[in-house]
Parts: sequence; structure tokens; C-alpha cells
Amino acid sequence: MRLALFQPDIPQNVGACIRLSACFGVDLHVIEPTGFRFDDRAMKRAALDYGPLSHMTRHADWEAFQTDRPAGRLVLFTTRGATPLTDFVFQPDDVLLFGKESAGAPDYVHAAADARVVVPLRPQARSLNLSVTAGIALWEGLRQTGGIG
Ligand SMILES: C[S@@+](CC[C@H](N)C(=O)[O-])C[C@H]1O[C@@H](n2cnc3c(N)ncnc32)[C@H](O)[C@@H]1O
Repeated sequence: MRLALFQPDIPQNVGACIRLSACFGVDLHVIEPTGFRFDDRAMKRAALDYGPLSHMTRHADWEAFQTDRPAGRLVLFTTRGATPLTDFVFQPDDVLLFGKESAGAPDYVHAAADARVVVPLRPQARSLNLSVTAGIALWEGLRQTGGIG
């Protein structure tokens, strides 16, 4: 299981995903450009001292990610999702991809995905925070594939 963030805008969300990556032992891929300077103090604060425990790869853009990304299905988490998380069956080498905070993932990213998954919400709610979605998705993926504990 791997995490991938498409052009994140908010450093604290990347920091929280660095911490997820460190705590669960999964690689993190960040697809640039990001909406902030990568050495942003807010990101370092959010990651606390988990940075050295996390393995993060930065990709210059979507094309670079497409060339260099790890093998495995690209599983896009999106509010325009098709399969509810409760029905989705993960594979151990899935790459869990999340869109940017301001605009989600563009159509070409939706088109490239092997699967699109939605975390079901109350009808009146629009979306979850990016790093909260990543935590829910990763936990369920690891639980299904025996990666917890
Ligand atoms: C704050 S949301 C983006 C909101 C954006 N305005 C949109 O409509 O897509 C940031 C990312 O978190 C993930 N996300 C948030 N809520 C989700 C949900 N209920 N199901 C699946 N993914 C979700 C998606 O990857 C989304 O691109």
C-alpha cells in the first residue's frame, strides 16, 4: 500500500500524511507543484519528528509520476467516486491517490485511475479533509490486506 498526493495546497496536510506514512510504514509520493514551499515550517511542525521515519518521493509533475510511480493499481479517492469504500476490495500494492484540497483531482487524473472510491458521507456534507480521508483509506486498505500490526 502506498499513499500519493496530487498537487497538495496545504502544508499541514502533507505533514499529517508524512506522519501516517511513518506510523504505518508506507511510502508517500507527492506530485508537484504544491501550493507552498516544501521547506514550509508549518509542514515540518505537522510532521513533528516523524520525517526521518517516513519514506517520501517527490515527483516534479503528473507526467513524472506516471513514468516513475510504483507498480500497482492507481486507486483514486474522490467525491466523484464510483465505488463506496465499504464495497472496495484492496490489493497489497495499491497506490492510494488523493486530489488537491481546493479542486480535487482533474479529469485526466480521474481517467488515469484504475478505480475510483468514495468515502460515503451524509448527503448534506461535501467532502472530508484530505489527510483525514488518507487516514481512513489507508487504515481500511491495510486492515483488508493484513498490513496492520
Ligand atoms: C478537500 S477534498 C477536495 C474537495 C474538492 N472541492 C472536490 O470537490 O473534489 C481533498 C481530497 O480529499 C479526498 N476526499 C475528501 N472527501 C472524500 C470522500 N468523501 N470520498 C473520497 N475522497 C474524498 C479526495 O481525494 C479529494 O480530492
